[in-house]
Amino acid sequence: MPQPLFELRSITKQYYSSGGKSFFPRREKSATVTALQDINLHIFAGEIFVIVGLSGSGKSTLLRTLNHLIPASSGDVIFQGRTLASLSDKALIALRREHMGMVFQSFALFDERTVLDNVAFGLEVAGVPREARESRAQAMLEKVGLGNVADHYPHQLSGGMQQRVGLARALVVNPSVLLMDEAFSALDPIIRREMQSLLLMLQAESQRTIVFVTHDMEEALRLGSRIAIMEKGKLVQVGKPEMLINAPATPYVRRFFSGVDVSRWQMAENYADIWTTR
Ligand SMILES: Nc1ncnc2c1ncn2[C@@H]1O[C@H](COP(=O)(O)OP(=O)(O)OP(=O)(O)O)[C@@H](O)[C@H]1O
Repeated sequence: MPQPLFELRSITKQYYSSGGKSFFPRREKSATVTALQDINLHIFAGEIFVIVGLSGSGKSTLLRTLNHLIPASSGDVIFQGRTLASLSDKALIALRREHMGMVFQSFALFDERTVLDNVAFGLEVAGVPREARESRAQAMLEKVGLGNVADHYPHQLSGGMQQRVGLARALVVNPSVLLMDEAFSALDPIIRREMQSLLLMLQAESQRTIVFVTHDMEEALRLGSRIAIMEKGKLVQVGKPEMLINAPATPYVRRFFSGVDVSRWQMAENYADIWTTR
C-alpha cells in the first residue's frame, strides 16, 4: 500500500453563525452548522480524486481543509507527513505556494492584469524574474490553447477561455496538487467537456494529484480515478467509479447515477482499461 499524500483523521468542522443582530446581545443565539463529521480519508499521489454531493453536503469545506484555508474544528489533516494545524502561518503559506494550486468556479482573475500577467502572478509572488516568468506563463498559455491572447484582458475572453487562464495560472508554478472547486460548473456543456478533456490531457502529461469538487456525476465519472460521495457532512462511500455503480452503499449513492449512462463502467472488468481510453 503506497503512502497517502493526504491523510485526514477524524475531521470535523463546525461553523458558528450568530442568530442575527439583537438589541440584547446576550440573548443572541449562536447556531452551529456541522459541515463535516468524522471524515477519515486517504488521497494518493497521482489520482484524480473527485468529491461529489448535493448542495450543502460539505464538499467545498472538505476541499479547503486540504490546504488549511478552512481549519478543521477537530481532527488532523496530514500532507506529506506534516500535520497542517501544527505549521506556522508562514510555513503554511509557503507550503500552499509550493505545492497546491487552486481553481475556482468564479475564475477569480485580476481584471486589470493582462492574461499573461494573470498567469505569471504566482511566479511573481515567488520572486521569479520578469523575463523568466513571462516566458513560463506564455508556454503555459500555449499548453491550454491560449498562446494568442496573452495581451488581452480577462473581460475580452469567453467564460471557457477565462477558465483556461485560471487553470494555466494554477499550473504555471508546477504544483504537485491541484484543488478544483466546481471549476467547470459555470461553463456551458460543450465547453465544459472540452475543459474536462484538457484537464485529462494535462494530467496524462504530468501526473499531479487533483482533488475535484463537483455536483455532476457525469463529470465525476469522466474525471475521477476515485470518487467520494458526501451527504450531510459525511462521507457515504469512497471508491472507483465501477465500484460505486455496481455496489452503491446507500439509495443516496444510487440516486446520483439516475440519468447517467453507466453501461461502460458496469461492463468494465478492468478499470485501468477505461482510465487509459477516456
Ligand atoms: N462560512 C460559513 N458559515 C456558516 N456556515 C457555513 C459556512 N460555509 C459553509 N457553511 C455551511 O456548511 C455546510 C456545508 O457547506 P459547503 O459549502 O461546504 O457545502 P457544498 O457541498 O460545497 O455546497 P455547494 O455545492 O452549495 O457549494 C452548509 O450547510 C453551509 O451552509
